[in-house]
Formats: sequence, C-alpha cells, structure tokens
Amino acid sequence: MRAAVLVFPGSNCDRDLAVALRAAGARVDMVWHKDTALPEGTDLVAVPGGFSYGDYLRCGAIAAQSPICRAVAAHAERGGHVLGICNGFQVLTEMRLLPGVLMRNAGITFVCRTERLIVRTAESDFTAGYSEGQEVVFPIAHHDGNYTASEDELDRLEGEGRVAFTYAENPNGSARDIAGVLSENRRVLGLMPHPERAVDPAHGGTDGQALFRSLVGALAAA
Ligand SMILES: NC(=O)CC[C@H](N)C(=O)O
Repeated sequence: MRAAVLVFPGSNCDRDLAVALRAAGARVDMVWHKDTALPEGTDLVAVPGGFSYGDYLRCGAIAAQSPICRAVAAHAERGGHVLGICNGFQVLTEMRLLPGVLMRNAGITFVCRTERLIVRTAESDFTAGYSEGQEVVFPIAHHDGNYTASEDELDRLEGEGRVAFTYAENPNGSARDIAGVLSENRRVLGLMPHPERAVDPAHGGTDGQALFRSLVGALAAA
C-alpha cells in the first residue's frame, strides 16, 4: 500500500504522519505541494496538520490552491482514498472534497490537549478497526476547529452515517460535536484530532493505531 504525504510550507505534522503510516505497513512518499502529479500507484493521499502558508486568509485556503491539489482532486474523483488531519481537514473542506467549514474555536483560543472522542461509524476503511460507540483518546491542537455546516447538511451527514467521530466534551463549539466527517463515497475522511499523535506508548496512548492499521490493511487487500 502506497501513501503520499503532502508537504506545504508550514506543515508540521507531516513526518509524524509518515511515521504512523509506515508503522502500519505503508510505503510512504513525501510529496511537495508544488509537484503536479502524485507518485505512480498512490493508494492514499494523506494531508497533514500544521500551519500551511501561516494560516493566512483562512486555514487551508491557500494550500487548497497548490498545484498538487489538482492531482489530489483527480485522485478523489477516481475513488481514491484521502485522509486529512487538522490542517489537512481544513484543506479538504477548502477544496470542497468534504462539506462544511472549520471556523475559529468558539472560545477564540488555541486548544491543545487530549480529548475523548466517540467513534460514530465503523463503516469505512478508516474506522473499521473500531466499533461504533467506542470511546478513543486523541490529542487536539488547533484554533480553527469549530466545524460548521447548514442544518440540512448536518442532518444529511448524520442520516448517511458520515459523522466519523464526535467529541465527548466539545472543545471548540463544533456543530453537533462533530470532530470528523466522511465523504459521500466514504473514501475521504477529515478530522481535527490527531490520531498520528496516538500510535506509540510514548505518546501516552495508542488509540490512533487502529485507524492506520485498518486503512493500510484495506488498501493492501484492494
Ligand atoms: N494542528 C493543526 O493542524 C492546526 C491547524 C490550524 N493551524 C489551526 O490552528 O486550526
């Protein structure tokens, strides 16, 4: 299974994400945002956290216009898998690969702590390693994590089982406690918490391992 981890100016979780993917068995290529094509045979595009372009304009807005994002959109259009974590989730909403927007946290401040989450669906290649309703603990670190969409869109996401994770205690004002959502074909996942920071006992927890293992396992078998 081959994963492409994108690197933008200001990405700072790209190497953590590569480590988590490699530990789960993926072959990883780091791909610079100015590249125009993904490596041949890329199964998964992984968009990491950080502060792409210093979060200017809006988090992820400039990164979404990068040359590589045209190739990412084409990959998603072909039914390819895409994972966006934190700033990566913001990039995917700016690209409109996922619905909704990430606004400034309701409390205005940057929030950096570990957070309890509830897995809302195990029906995706990203969440198949968990059970529905399972509680997991991932770190969060963001100032624009306040997920917002129209009431109709939120009803649709919930109705279609596309809310992947919710917060047990909402840290940022996100509508309906949403921490992560899936695309219509369930092959694009964006989430604000950081599963790649919960894959080693030294991290204080390993609840993120199941996400990378189930994803790599599903794509290796495909
Ligand atoms: N950890 C991150 O990716 C942070 C994303 C973004 N810079 C924010 O603060 O909201």
